[in-house]
Amino acid sequence: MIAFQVRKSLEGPNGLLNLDLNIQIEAGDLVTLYGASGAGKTSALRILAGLMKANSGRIVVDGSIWLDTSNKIDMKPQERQVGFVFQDYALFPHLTALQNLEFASTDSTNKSQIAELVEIMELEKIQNRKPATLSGGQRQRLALARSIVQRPKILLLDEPLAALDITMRLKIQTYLKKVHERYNLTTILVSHDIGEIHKLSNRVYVLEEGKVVKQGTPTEVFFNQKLSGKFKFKGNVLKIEKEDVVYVVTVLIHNEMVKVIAQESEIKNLNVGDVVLVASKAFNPIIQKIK
Ligand SMILES: Nc1ncnc2c1ncn2[C@@H]1O[C@H](COP(=O)(O)OP(=O)(O)OP(=O)(O)O)[C@@H](O)[C@H]1O
Repeated sequence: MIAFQVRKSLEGPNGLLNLDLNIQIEAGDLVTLYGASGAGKTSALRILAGLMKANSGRIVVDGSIWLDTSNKIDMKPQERQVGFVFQDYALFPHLTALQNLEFASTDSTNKSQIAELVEIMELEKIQNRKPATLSGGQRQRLALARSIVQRPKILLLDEPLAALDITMRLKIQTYLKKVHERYNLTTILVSHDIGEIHKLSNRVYVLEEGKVVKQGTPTEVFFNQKLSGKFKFKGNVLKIEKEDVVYVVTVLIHNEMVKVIAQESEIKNLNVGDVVLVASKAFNPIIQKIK
C-alpha cells in the first residue's frame, strides 16, 4: 500500500498553486490522475519518485518510509523502487534501443522478458538504433519497455501513450494491463484519455488546482457528466467501429470527418445517420445523441 500525503507550493498557471494531496493506493491497484493541464499531476509523480522535493509530507510504501519531512527522512530517488515514463522519455543517448533495455534490466533472467517486450512494442527493427534516430512514438514505446524491465514496485506513467496512433495505443494498453497484473505492480497513470482510463484503471483521482476534487471508479467519475466545454459541434454519424474494448465513432462535421472514442454505454442507442453533439470534456471529445 502507498500512503501519499504531501504539500508543495508550485507556480501555477494563475499564480501560486498549493499542491495538497492525501491519497491511499492499495498494492496492485492501477490508478489514474486526471485533470486539466497545470493541475499538478506530473508534480505528484515527481514527488513520489523523489525527483521533486515536497514542502512537507509523508510517503510510506509497503511499510517503508520514503519521505517523512517531520523526521527529516527523504529516501534518494535511486533507492525508491520506481519505474517511470515521463513525457521526456529520459533514454540513454549513447546506447542503442536494445542496450537501453539491457542496461535497465535487474538480472540476467530478464533476457526473455526483454525479447518479449521488443516484440510486443514492435521494436525489432529499431533495436540497434540510438534514441536520437527514433521517432517520438518509437522513443515512447522504448521508454515504456525500459520502465517495465526495471521490475519496479511502483510504475509511474505520465501520458505514456499520448504520441501513439490508436492501433498501437490500444495494443500497448492491453499489454500494459497484462504486465501490471503479471508482475503485481502498483501503477499510477496520468491520462486524459477516458477510454484508456476505463480500460486500465480501477480508480480515478480528479485533480483541480492541486487538490483531489473527485474520486471513484472510472464509471463513478465519468458517468453522467454534464456536457460542457470549449467546443460543441453538431454532426452526423458515419460509422461505428469496435476497437478492442472501446468504440470509434466517425462523425461528419461540416466537411470534416472526426473520430471520437466512445464507451459501449455511449453507443448503445447510436446508429449510423444519427445527429449527434460532439463536445469537449477536459481534453476529450465526447459524443451525445440529439435525434
Ligand atoms: N519545480 C517547480 N517549481 C514551481 N512550480 C513548478 C515546478 N514544476 C512545475 N511547476 C508548475 O506547477 C504547475 C503544475 O505542473 P504539473 O506539471 O504538475 O501539471 P500537470 O497537471 O501535470 O499538467 P500537464 O497535464 O500539462 O502535464 C504548473 O503551473 C507548473 O508550471
